[in-house]
Amino acid sequence: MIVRDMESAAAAGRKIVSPDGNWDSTRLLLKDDNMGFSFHITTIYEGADFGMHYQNHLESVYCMSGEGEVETVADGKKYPIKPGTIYILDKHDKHILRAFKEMKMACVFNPPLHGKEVHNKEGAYELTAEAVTD
Ligand SMILES: CC(=O)NCC[C@H](N)C(=O)O
Ligand SMILES: [Fe+3]
Repeated sequence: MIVRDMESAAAAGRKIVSPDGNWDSTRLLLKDDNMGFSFHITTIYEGADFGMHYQNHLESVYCMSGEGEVETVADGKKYPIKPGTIYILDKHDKHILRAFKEMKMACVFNPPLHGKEVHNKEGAYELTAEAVTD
């Protein structure tokens, strides 16, 4: 069994701060844990308004705190996000995420991230990336 905590994970280099200033993500469970998915606790900063399009991954995002909305670009539909909301990008949906208040999210990715990924110019994560070492 593996047991980790946010504080030591961040200190061990598992906390990635997005260069675009919108979020940070503590990558608690990654590809090299061989679980078949990765699990991250992500903070979306208040005022963030940015697009993503995970062409290479499936992601589910569960909101634990804060308030915002997610918009699917294909149809312009907006979905409110509050604690208890999960949004599931089952069609690799191109989406825009807005944080009206800072949001804490639990994110699961399949396939699992290696560790250091940040979005490329299409808002996706590459399938190969640098791992984080504990
Ligand atoms: C909620 C979201 O998509 N934020 C971008 C970061 C990503 N979820 C991650 O955990 O790396
Ligand atoms: Fe996302």
